[in-house]
Amino acid sequence: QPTAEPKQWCLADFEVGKSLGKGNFGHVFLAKEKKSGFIVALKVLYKRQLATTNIEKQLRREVEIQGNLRHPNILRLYGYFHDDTRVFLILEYAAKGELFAELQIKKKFTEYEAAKYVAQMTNALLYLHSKRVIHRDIKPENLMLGLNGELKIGDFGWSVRTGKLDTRRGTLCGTLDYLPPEMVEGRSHDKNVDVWSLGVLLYELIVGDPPFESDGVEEITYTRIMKVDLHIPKYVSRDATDLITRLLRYSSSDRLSLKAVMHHPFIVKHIHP
Ligand SMILES: Nc1ncnc2c1ncn2[C@@H]1O[C@H](COP(=O)(O)OP(=O)(O)OP(=O)(O)O)[C@@H](O)[C@H]1O
Ligand SMILES: O=C(O)c1cc(-c2cccc(F)c2)nc2ccccc12
Ligand SMILES: [Mg+2]
Repeated sequence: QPTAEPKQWCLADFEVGKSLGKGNFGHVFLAKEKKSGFIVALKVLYKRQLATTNIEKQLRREVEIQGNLRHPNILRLYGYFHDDTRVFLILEYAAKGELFAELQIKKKFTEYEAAKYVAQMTNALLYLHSKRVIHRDIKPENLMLGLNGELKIGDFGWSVRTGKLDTRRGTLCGTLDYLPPEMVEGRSHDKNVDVWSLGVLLYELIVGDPPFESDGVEEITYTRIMKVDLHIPKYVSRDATDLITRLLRYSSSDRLSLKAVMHHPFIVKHIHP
């Protein structure tokens, strides 16, 4: 049985439809693969822009990592191709868009909905870590929703294979809100950075804002993260409060393991009532 060689794709293989949105580097379109009728999201990136911002290496790493992952809660990268000016990523289409958009509309989720998303996230992270991949950029903007509202981790731009612990001060873009103390300080970090981010996500889904936010003043957010300056509102249940405090620990080895998250009362009572 010959191993299926990845097919060489080209733009002519697709009927390109509406724009799904523009990002920092990419413009994403709904597209249909002509022969199969399969619907995908086609992400178009410009080589000139990639070259100047030397993001090319990060993109190749993203493609390499995401291309090899197969999990219901991880956005599939089916393939890629490029022409002389553009790189095209053939991505799974997340029909319900970004979790972030839903959070903005709903302001906050019920603890049941939050538990559902955190359980799916935990399953995806267990899979990722089993492949020795750290995501490092877990935040609502990078979490997409499938047709049945199931969570899909997208955007592996900041993920790395844990083979080597890189302590280089990556130019971290976007908000600090989700970063753990060790990354904020540019210290060495391990897979437990994703566990910290899971705690930030749980807090934000239930409360509506991230725990260390300080309306855009980065220095204050930085200080609050370093001090783990956490204030959990009274309306948050005992179980949710307990889980949040066991995830948002300064020292990465004090954080709950992903396996233990799956068995935590907050998750169990909502997922397997
Ligand atoms: N697989 C997808 N399915 C559906 N919509 C998508 C998909 N990928 C991206 N989008 C939408 O397209 C827009 C742009 O995506 P993109 O990932 O380029 O933006 P970004 O994440 O803000 O930027 P970057 O990834 O460069 O940091 C996003 O707002 C997102 O809603
Ligand atoms: O001209 C190239 O060979 C080229 C290829 C790719 C590329 C090809 C596949 C996957 C991927 F992630 C990136 N990215 C680029 C970015 C800037 C300039 C040139 C290139
Ligand atoms: Mg993105």
